Amino acid sequence: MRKPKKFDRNIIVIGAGAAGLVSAYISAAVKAKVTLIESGNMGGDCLNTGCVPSKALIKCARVAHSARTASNFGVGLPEPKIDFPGVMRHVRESIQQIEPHDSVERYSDLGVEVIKGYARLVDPWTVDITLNSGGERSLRGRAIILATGAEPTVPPFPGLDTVNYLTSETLWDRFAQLDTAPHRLVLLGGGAIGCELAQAFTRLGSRVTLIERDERLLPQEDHEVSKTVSLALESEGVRLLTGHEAVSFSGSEDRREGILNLRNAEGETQVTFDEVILALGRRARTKGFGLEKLDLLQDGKLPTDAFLRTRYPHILAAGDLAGPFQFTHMAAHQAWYAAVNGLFGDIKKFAVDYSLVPWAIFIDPEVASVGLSEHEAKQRNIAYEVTRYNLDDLDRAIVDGAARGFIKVLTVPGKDKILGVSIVSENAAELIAEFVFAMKQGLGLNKILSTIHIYPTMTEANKFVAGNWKRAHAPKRLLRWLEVFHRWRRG
Ligand SMILES: Cc1cc2nc3c(=O)[nH]c(=O)nc-3n(C[C@H](O)[C@H](O)[C@H](O)COP(=O)(O)OP(=O)(O)OC[C@H]3O[C@@H](n4cnc5c(N)ncnc54)[C@H](O)[C@@H]3O)c2cc1C
Ligand SMILES: NC(=O)c1ccc[n+]([C@@H]2O[C@H](COP(=O)([O-])OP(=O)(O)OC[C@H]3O[C@@H](n4cnc5c(N)ncnc54)[C@H](O)[C@@H]3O)[C@@H](O)[C@H]2O)c1
Repeated sequence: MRKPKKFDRNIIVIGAGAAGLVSAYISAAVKAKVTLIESGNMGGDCLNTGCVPSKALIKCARVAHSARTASNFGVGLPEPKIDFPGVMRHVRESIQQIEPHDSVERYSDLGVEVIKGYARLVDPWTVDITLNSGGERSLRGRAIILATGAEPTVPPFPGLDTVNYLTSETLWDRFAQLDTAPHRLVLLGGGAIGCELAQAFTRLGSRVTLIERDERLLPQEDHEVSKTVSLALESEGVRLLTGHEAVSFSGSEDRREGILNLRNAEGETQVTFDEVILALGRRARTKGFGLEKLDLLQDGKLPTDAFLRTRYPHILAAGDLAGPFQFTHMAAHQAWYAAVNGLFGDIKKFAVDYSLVPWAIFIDPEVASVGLSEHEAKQRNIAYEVTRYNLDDLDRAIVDGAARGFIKVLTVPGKDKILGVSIVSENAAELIAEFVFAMKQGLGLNKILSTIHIYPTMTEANKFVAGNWKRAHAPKRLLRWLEVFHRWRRG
């Protein structure tokens, strides 16, 4: 089909999650005529079934844990009574309070036309929309951004249809019906979702088994991080089965309980559960809206170039659909590139900068990472030095009863240039921001060391790890000379 001569919109955005919302906002801010199409709830995964509900649940679990450990601070409290409907109310109310940030009203005020409906690409420039309110519309866009997100991976395990399995998309509605936290809960997959929910539900009273195929939890993290997380989860009562692969399921006749059959190096084993949550990764949502017909997919995936362009340069993708990182902040980061390249790419285009991608896992203690990890450096044969600081030494961590974890910084040998940072600590996601900023601005550990950090704060840990680096790189000859100099001055 030939490129049309006229278009209804400068840009059409499909999907109002983080990637779509930010793309639409940026397009409107530079005065483009933009339409944003969403078939479900505004805010997508993060607001409705992802970050927001999971972090609200984690907060409730933390409160329960604080009550249980209050005696460490001389405050005797009885075992907390978990009002599970109250927990789920906090989850729901958190979503409701944040909803206005992503609402149709807010985006309309920002100059975005929002259409509630299901979009389909019918040719490279035309999007047909089945309106939620009934009826159809058709729009032609000069550029189109696909921001349709991802969905939980559900492998075809034999017997899966005999159990009422849950995913991050379905668990919130199901658990909103329960009077108590599920009794025997299996979390299948020891990645971000599995670890966060395993700890939260254990704290809320479930007997949790966390199952991971790899030999360690959070296989994408530094080995020491995985080890510390495993110890922390086990110390709270999570039953960990790493090196165990799910094979098949079988459900009881009334579907009230199920059995998960597992395989490990020693043979086969079983776990019985009341509820099972599949947290086995999320795959790009590519089906059912015309990508196949336009031949945009390869092996079911949507290939994009460094500018987020598909095979058709005016059709771009952002967020979980595009990958490779599935984070809300990455969706927002890519959205800028998708919007700018979509609107101005034939004049000037920008390759997405993936050089510095921080992330955090919101367990306790928190895990945060940026840049190169030690195992990655080894795999890629990159020379590095490691400097550590253990949190059990930090005044603020000690008084707060949070004296566990570490900061590990990888630097260029002999230089203070930071290659990567892994933190396991209370508020690790906040602590790492200083390193992300330093790396982005090309500042090394010397600059962090020479910055005043307020006493007593957790952020002093950043300065202390820089101090450890400095001590290890002290100019030894100069110090020997100074020793002689001072002896001479004493007479
Ligand atoms: C349990 C959980 C916890 C998480 N916690 C965090 C966290 O703490 N921090 C973090 O950074 N990330 C977290 N994430 C990941 C984060 O939620 C995603 O990376 C982010 O939401 C991706 O945004 P997106 O815009 O790419 O996709 P989505 O938010 O999935 O948005 C896609 C939207 O497109 C719509 N859509 C799809 N097809 C069509 C169509 N044809 N027509 C119209 N509309 C369509 C969908 O309805 C959806 O609303 C978490 C995820 C989960 C599941
Ligand atoms: N704090 C955050 O930023 C946050 C929180 C939750 C989710 N997320 C995003 O959502 C994405 C999806 O999370 P996720 O936890 O579902 O995926 P994940 O990819 O992080 O983890 C899935 C885990 O399941 C394991 N696995 C796969 N098949 C298995 C099998 N048959 N048996 C046992 N284990 C198996 C994998 O080895 C892997 O460790 C993440 O990649 C992340 O980007 C982010």
